[in-house]
Formats: sequence, C-alpha cells, structure tokens
Amino acid sequence: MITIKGLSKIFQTKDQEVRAVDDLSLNINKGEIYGVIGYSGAGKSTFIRLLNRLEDPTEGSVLVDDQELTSLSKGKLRLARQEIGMIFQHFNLLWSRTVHDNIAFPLEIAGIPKAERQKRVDELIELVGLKGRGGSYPSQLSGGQKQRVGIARALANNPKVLLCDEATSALDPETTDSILDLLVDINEKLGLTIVLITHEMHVIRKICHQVAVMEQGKIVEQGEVLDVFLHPQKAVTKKFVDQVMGDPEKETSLELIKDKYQSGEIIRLHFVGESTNQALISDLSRKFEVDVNILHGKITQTQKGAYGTMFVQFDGDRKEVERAIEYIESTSVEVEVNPHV
Ligand SMILES: Nc1ncnc2c1ncn2[C@@H]1O[C@H](COP(=O)(O)OP(=O)(O)OP(=O)(O)O)[C@@H](O)[C@H]1O
Repeated sequence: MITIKGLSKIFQTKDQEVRAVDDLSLNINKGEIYGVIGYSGAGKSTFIRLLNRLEDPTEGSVLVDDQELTSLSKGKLRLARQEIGMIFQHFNLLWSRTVHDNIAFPLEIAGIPKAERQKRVDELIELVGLKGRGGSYPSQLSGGQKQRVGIARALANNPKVLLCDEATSALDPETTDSILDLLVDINEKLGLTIVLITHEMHVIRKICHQVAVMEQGKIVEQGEVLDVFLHPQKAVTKKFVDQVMGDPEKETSLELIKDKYQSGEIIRLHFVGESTNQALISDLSRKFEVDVNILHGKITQTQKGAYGTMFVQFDGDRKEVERAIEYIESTSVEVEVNPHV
C-alpha cells in the first residue's frame, strides 16, 4: 500500500542543517497496522507528515497505492489526500462546529451532496460510538470523545490509509485503550491500512502488526512486533521493550531463586505468540507426574498472542521431568533448563 524510497528531509536552520528524516526506505502492506516508535526528536512527526506531503521531502519518493505523491501537482495532491486520513494528538477539531458538522466538513470540501453527506455522517457517528452526540460542540466532549470525532472525520471520504500522529498521547491510560480498540476495530472492519507514530511501546504492543524503531532520522530496527519484542537488536529497542515488560531477569536474582528451590529443575519458558500454548502449564500437569511451581515472570498480550518470560520449577521423578521438558520443546514455547544468570 505504501512504498517509501530513499526519503530524506533536511531542515536548514540559521546555524545548522537538521536531518530530521535520513534516507528512509520501507514498505507497508495493505491492511497492516504499522507503528513507528522513537524518542522525542527522532523524526517521527516529520516522517508521518511526509506521508501525505504536509511536508515536502528533500529527497526520495512516497508511493501510496501506486500513486507517487511526491510528484503530484497541488490540485492532484488535494484529491490524493482524500485517500489518506489523518488524526492528531490534539484532535485539531473546528471548535465552532458541532460533532456532526466537523465530520461533514471533509465531505463538503469533496463536494458530496447534502443528503448523502447526512447519511454518511450518521454512519460514521455510529461507527465511532458517538450516537446521540452529533449536536454537541467539541468543548462539551471528553478527550476520548474528541478523538472519536477526529477518527470519524478522518474516515469520512473512505480513505485507504489512516495516519495517526501520537493519537493517544494526550489521553489517560483507560481512554487510550478504548481508542486503540476502536482503531483495531476499524482496521478489521474496513481493512484499512494504519500508520501510527508513538513514543509508547504499549501502543505498539497492543495494536501493531509491524514496528519500526526510529533514531536520529533513521529506522534502526523493524519487523513483526513479536519478533522485535523477542530479539531486540539495538539498545534503543531494548529500552522500549523494557518499557512494557520490565526485565524479569533484572528484577529478581536467578541465584536467589536457585538457592531457594534446589530440588528438581529451574526452567525458563519464553512465550512468543500462538495463543494455543497459553494452556501449557495446565497441559503439563495433566500429562506428566510433575509438580510445576511458578516462581517469577511476566506475560503480556500482543496482536499475535501471548509474549513474555516465566520461571518455573519442575519437581518429580527425573525421567518424568525430562519427558515434560521434551514436550515443551515440541511446542512454540522456548525453553531453557537451568538458565544462566
Ligand atoms: N520546521 C523545522 N525546522 C527546523 N528543524 C525542525 C523542524 N521540524 C523538525 N525539526 C527538527 O527535526 C528533528 C526531528 O523532529 P520531529 O518533530 O520530526 O521528531 P519527533 O520524533 O516527532 O519528536 P517529538 O515526538 O518530540 O515531536 C528535530 O531535531 C527537530 O528539531
């Protein structure tokens, strides 16, 4: 759906040149939720603004659904932008217009007749869960409701792509989750491709299929969310993963655990998706004469299933413990016996 090649944006300031986006190339597939994460100043906002040419690139190209945005004239660009909706951290609503009229605004600009507009606005209000609030003004809405209006407005012209610029950063954790759920719902219902930028790994973990980590204008790591969680290569990525997971190995001393539980085997289980294995522990105790003692760990949910590490102790007949370990090795849960500190 989106092909980005050699994209750069250089800002000239009085005394220096800032490479906000530096020779970036990537592909985003249709129907994917693609997250870009980075710390402040990494170049995320510049990057997302280049995707709908709110910012003109210094070099490189952006193709959306095979249309090259970078070479379009102003008139054609306006049409192309109808295919790319955008939502913002601070909502960017029109304060003197009602919810209904905010959502109708892009339809008016696109020249949609009034009756059709009315029907479409009603559908959108329903889709984002704001039924009955069409006559309210933005100042009468909560942050989460304002963002719902932003989403409805962005979807008005049936775009192929939705860009989200720190869309939940101004919201509390609970409201953040409800907006993220709405984005997943829209992605699944409409098959919409979503590109979002964020500095919160929670957002990536909860809804993204793919993630790119940005640092100093470059993408330093990218891939499927679970893979990146599982094998973070760069220090910056590790820091982001620790943001949601903590580091179970740092939080407790394995030596202490080993001292305390000297019989049987201490085992580290690493869950990497595939929800079928969530029942592993009960499976083990049903199938084998082994006592499973949960010692420490953290498991969280991603779009592709459970992810995380758990330390357990297996106690019982040695042969039976070995059989239980062999059984885990036949699943997608990674297992390490007597892990090193
Ligand atoms: N209009 C501009 N003129 C000059 N420099 C700019 C301009 N816009 C951005 N920059 C610089 O480009 C770099 C990347 O900024 P950008 O806002 O894209 O980062 P970000 O990752 O979105 O950070 P934040 O989350 O804080 O917005 C920064 O060093 C910033 O100072």
